[in-house]
Formats: sequence, structure tokens, C-alpha cells
Amino acid sequence: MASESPKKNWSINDFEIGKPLGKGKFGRVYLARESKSKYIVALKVIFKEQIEKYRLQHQLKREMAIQTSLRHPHVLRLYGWFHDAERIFLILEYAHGGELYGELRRVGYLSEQQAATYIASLTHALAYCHEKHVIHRDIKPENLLLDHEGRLKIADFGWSVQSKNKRHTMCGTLDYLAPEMVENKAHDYAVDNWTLGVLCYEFLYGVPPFEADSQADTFQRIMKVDLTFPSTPHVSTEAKDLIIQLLVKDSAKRLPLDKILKHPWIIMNADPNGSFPE
Ligand SMILES: Cc1cc(NC(=O)CCC(=O)c2ccc(F)c(C(F)(F)F)c2)ccc1-c1nn(C(C)C)c2ncnc(N)c12
Repeated sequence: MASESPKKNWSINDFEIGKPLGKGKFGRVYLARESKSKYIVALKVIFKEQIEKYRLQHQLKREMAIQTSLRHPHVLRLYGWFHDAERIFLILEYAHGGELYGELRRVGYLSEQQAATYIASLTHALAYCHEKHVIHRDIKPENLLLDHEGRLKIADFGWSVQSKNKRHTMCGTLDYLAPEMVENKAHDYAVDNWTLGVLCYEFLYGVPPFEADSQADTFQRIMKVDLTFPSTPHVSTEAKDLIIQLLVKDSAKRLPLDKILKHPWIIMNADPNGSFPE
């Protein structure tokens, strides 16, 4: 019986490299197949000189430790990694459905059922990450992928931190930043709750709530929580209620993750198969 424990010392010779999937941070990512098991993966190549140039060695090591330790149906798996003289290779779960962003751009906005299913999946995944003291802090449509059944996977933890206490570093694009991050103040898990509100709005309206022509204007709108709902028939009052309870400036007053899963809009609209139970 072959040993069930994952092989530790992978090398490039264990894989057949397929088509390029795109350019990720610090390198390219390829479709690949592990030769013995024929298992399909995404193989990300990161150039060591890039990591050295930005002095990211320690952060990358910490990321790899965080990501290999996370096991959740809605968190994209990092199965392992290996390196050669000039490159680091990440062996990642392959998300056949590609970027959720692409689907959102293609259809314009999502149905309430689809949006609620994705929000429920994200909430389950964030509850799992938070209980492991991980704040993602960079959840945006580009970091959300879909598997072959259209189920959501949070990916690219390029900026998450193992949080024992509050953090101060800036990251991510502006649209999804919570006020306390915009002000570069100490922040904690509740930043992810704010981002859920931003994403819920964007899923339903096709644009993020604080979008503006300039960064300065976006900052202003976030700081004022300048939230307006276009009058469209396809968004229910319950959906707006959830968004309003998440886009709250005082991070302590944002709807907690467990209450999101009990919110009427989620109960009425989320597809239980699309998002895994506790
Ligand atoms: C390309 C890709 C990457 C990832 N994850 C990561 O790369 C983690 C990288 C990381 O944590 C990291 C890297 C450098 C660095 F310096 C640091 C530091 F130090 F700053 F912390 C952190 C997940 C999924 C994909 C992906 N992309 N795509 C296409 C949409 C292109 C896919 N299509 C199908 N399936 C897929 N899996 C994908």
C-alpha cells in the first residue's frame, strides 16, 4: 500500500507542464499534471531574485506555512512547494472555473441566489481562517476563484497575516479597504467583514460601493461610508439590510460572521450545496 502521507521532496521532474494559466504575482502560473497520479494542479513559478529584491523571503515562508496549514472547501489548497537554483514552485489546487471576476464582468451582476451563495461560502471560509488567527485582508474578486462545480475558492493569500494582535500594514486595492485600513490605523479581523459588505454590493450591482474617479475620492467615500443604492428592482430590501450592517465605520459594530449566516437574505437565497456547512 503506497504511503498515504504526502511526498515531501517534490521536483519539477514530477510534473508535466501544460498551458500557461496567466501571470500571477512575482511569476507565471501553469496548468500541470503530477506524472504518477495524473493529478491536475496549478504550478506557480516565483523567481527567487524577485523575492530577494523585495526582501520577501520571510513573508513568503510564513505564507507557505499559513497556506499549507489551511484546509477548507472554500480556501484554495497549497499542496506543497519546492525550489531549484533560481525559482520557487508552488503546487496549488487547480480552480477549473477560473476567476469569479471574469464571471461577474461577463454577466454584469449576479442573481441574489448566486450572490448570497458566494457570500455564505466566503463567510464560512473567513470564520475558519479567523479561528486559525488568519486575517486575509485582501479579499477582492480577483482573488476569488471557482472550481469545476462553480464553488468559490479564496486564493492568493499574498498579504494575509497570522494575526495574534492588530496589524498596521497597508495592502490590497482601494475599493475593498475598510476605513481603519484607509487611515492606516490598527485593524483586526473585522476588516474582512467590511470587505464582505463591499463584495456583496459589487456582486449585486456590478460595481463596488465606493467607486470614484480618483483614489482620493474613493478614500473620501470610504471614510464617510458614502453608501447609495441604485434603484434597481432586482435587489431586495433584505440584501441592502445585510450590506448596511456590514459597511459600518465602527469595526466593532459590523455584523459578525456567525450572524451573517443567520441573516434572512442569506437564509432565503444561499444555495446550501454551493456553500459547505460548518
Ligand atoms: C496563480 C495563482 C496563485 C495562487 N496563490 C499564490 O500565488 C500564493 C502566492 C503567495 O502567497 C505569495 C507569493 C509571493 C510572495 F512574495 C508572497 C509574499 F511573500 F508576499 F507573502 C506570497 C492561487 C491561485 C492562482 C491561480 N491563478 N489562476 C489564474 C486566474 C491565473 C488560476 N487558475 C486556476 N487555478 C489556480 N490555482 C489559479
